[in-house]
Amino acid sequence: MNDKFDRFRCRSGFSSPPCYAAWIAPDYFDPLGVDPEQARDVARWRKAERSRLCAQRQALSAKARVDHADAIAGHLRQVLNDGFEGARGMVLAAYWPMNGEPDLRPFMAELHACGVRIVLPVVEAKAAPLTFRHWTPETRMGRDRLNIPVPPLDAPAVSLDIVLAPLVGWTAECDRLGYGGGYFDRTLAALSPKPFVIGIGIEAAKLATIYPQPYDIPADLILTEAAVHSIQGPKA
Ligand SMILES: Nc1nc2c(c(=O)[nH]1)N(C=O)[C@@H](CNc1ccc(C(=O)N[C@@H](CCC(=O)O)C(=O)O)cc1)CN2
Ligand SMILES: Nc1ncnc2c1ncn2[C@@H]1O[C@H](COP(=O)(O)OP(=O)(O)OP(=O)(O)O)[C@@H](O)[C@H]1O
Repeated sequence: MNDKFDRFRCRSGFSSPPCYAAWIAPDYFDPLGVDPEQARDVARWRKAERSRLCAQRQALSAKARVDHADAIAGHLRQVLNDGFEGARGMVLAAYWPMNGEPDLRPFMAELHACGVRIVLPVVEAKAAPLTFRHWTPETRMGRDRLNIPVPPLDAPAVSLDIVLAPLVGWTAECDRLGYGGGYFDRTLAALSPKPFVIGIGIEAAKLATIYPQPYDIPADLILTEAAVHSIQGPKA
C-alpha cells in the first residue's frame, strides 16, 4: 500500500480515518470537534463536580427528599397543564430514580391514570442513544446493562413528546450535567422532531457553568423544588 493517500489511511485500528475536512478547506469548522486538551480539562472538572453534587444529594434527609419530590411534581403538574393540556395522549419519558434522584414515581402513576403514556429509558448498548419502553404501575421491572430497573422488552415506543431528564447539576442557561455517560445528549441529538426537555434536579445543584461543549443539548426548562427555571429566569 503506497499510493498518494497512504498517509491518510487509518493506523489507529478504527474502521474510519480521522476527518481531514479542515485540511482540504482551512476555514472548515467541525461543530462537534473539540480541542483534546480542553476536552480533558472539562471532563476532569465535570467528574469532580459530579462526585461533589451526588454526595451533597445523598446527604439529604429522607424528609427533605420527599418534600423536594412533592414540590417538583407540583411544578411539573403546572407545566404540563399550562403548556400541554395535561399531556393526555402524549408520550412522556420519565425515569426510575437512582442515586438519590427525586422520586417522581407516584406522579408517574398519576399521569398514567390521566391518560399520559409513560416510557422509561433503557441502556441497550454503552455509548449509544437510549431506547424507551412503555411503563404502567403494573409493570414488573427487569434490569438494563447498567443494572438500572427497566420495563421488560415490548413494542418500541412511538416518538417522544416530552422528556424528563434527571440531572446532577444545572445552570441558569438550562445546561445539564448528567452522570457522565452522555446518554441524554446522544439520544436528543438523534431524535427528530426533538421532544420538549425538562431537566429535573435540586436547587442546591445549581452551577455557574458546566463549560458547555458542542455536544451538550440544553433543556427547555429545569424544575427544582424551588422553581421552574427557563433561560428567561425562575418562576416559583
Ligand atoms: N434514573 C436514571 N436512569 C437513567 C439515567 C439517569 O440519569 N437516571 N440515565 C441518564 O443518562 C441513563 C443511565 N446513565 C448512566 C450514565 C453513567 C453512569 C455511570 O456509572 N457513570 C460513572 C461516572 C462517569 C464519569 O464521571 O465520568 C460512574 O458513576 O462511575 C450511570 C448511569 C439511563 N437511565
Ligand atoms: N451526540 C453525541 N455523540 C457522541 N458522543 C457524545 C454525544 N454527546 C455526548 N457525547 C459524549 O459523551 C461523553 C460524556 O458527555 P457529558 O459529560 O455531557 O455527560 P453527561 O453529563 O452524562 O451528559 P448527559 O447530559 O447527556 O446526561 C462526552 O465525552 C461526549 O464525547
